[in-house]
Amino acid sequence: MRIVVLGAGALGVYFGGRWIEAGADVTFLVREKRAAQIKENGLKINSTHGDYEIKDPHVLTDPGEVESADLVLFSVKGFHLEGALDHLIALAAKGAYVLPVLNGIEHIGILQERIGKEYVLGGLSYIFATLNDEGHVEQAGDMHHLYFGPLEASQKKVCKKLEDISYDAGFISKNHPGMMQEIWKKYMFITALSGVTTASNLPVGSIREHPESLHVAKMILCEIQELAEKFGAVIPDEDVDAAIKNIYSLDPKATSSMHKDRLKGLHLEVDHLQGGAVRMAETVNFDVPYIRAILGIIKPYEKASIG
Ligand SMILES: NC(=O)C1=CN([C@@H]2O[C@H](COP(=O)(O)OP(=O)(O)OC[C@H]3O[C@@H](n4cnc5c(N)ncnc54)[C@H](OP(=O)(O)O)[C@@H]3O)[C@@H](O)[C@H]2O)C=CC1
Ligand SMILES: CC(C)(CO)C(=O)C(=O)O
Repeated sequence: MRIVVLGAGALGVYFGGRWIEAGADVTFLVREKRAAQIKENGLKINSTHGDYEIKDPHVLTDPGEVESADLVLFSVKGFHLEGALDHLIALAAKGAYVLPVLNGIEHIGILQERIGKEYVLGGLSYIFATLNDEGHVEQAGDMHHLYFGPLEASQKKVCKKLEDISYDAGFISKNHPGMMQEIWKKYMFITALSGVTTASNLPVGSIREHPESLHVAKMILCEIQELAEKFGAVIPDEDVDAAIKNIYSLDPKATSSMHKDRLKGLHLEVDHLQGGAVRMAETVNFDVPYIRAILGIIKPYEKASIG
């Protein structure tokens, strides 16, 4: 199986690197600046699950140079989706399936519409990872989960192949038959967690200490639960409870990738996550007041380097 990683950031390099470690054929499709950084510094994973240096990573900047690909791990931020679509279309035309691992929900419909439903798999990840100043991955904590699965019956075969390849890779993988439900559950969790941590500029431990702040997170979970139902995805109450337990189980210093991006002065995915929920709610005449409020609080920090 030939894998192309489109978005050689924290997730792309972590999972791409682990596949390479297990012997898979992986190419990183990057932009010029990242290509230069990789040429200068190489690619390393620093991880609680074991460090790994990718020797001579195969790096390309032009999708035209990709001879063939069976799968694209699509791991850009939500605000880079539009800019990467032409590459995805070109790779799908060569027969590649696209496995998006972005947080969020709107991207699934966009990808299906622009690339074709048959090419878009369901995917998500639970991991705490970020790039350091040299462009290497820093992964922390126990979680390093990659979930994938078919959204169309015709995709079962490629998912089985990916399951086999991932079996030997040093992360936890799951070929899940109900990925749309899982993507909604992750969306519910991350919309709440990224919302409260980024808006307060505090890690999860500080949120837990303040019932008023935790209440906001819980209300966001409930709003997404209701929103999901309006889009045909039922998130049972037990899954909302599990999300709350998850918030309690995290290391007090842990925080969302969006909050980490705020601390680094990087562009935030707030329009893709909280903004997406508000947009989707509007289409079904539903109100999500807590999410709208959090969106309003984070919005001034959205553009890079505001602090
Ligand atoms: N980090 C985490 O812990 C987690 C993140 N997620 C989600 O996963 C997704 C990816 O996050 P993460 O890996 O942290 O993001 P990063 O910002 O670390 O990486 C994204 C990469 O995409 C690259 N990129 C953007 N546009 C293009 C393009 N057109 N062609 C090639 N490369 C491109 C960027 O490269 P460039 O340097 O050129 O800008 C960057 O290296 C997000 O939706 C995030 O919410 C989910 C779970 C956990
Ligand atoms: C849920 C969490 C915190 C880890 O996967 C995440 O997705 C993120 O920080 O973006």
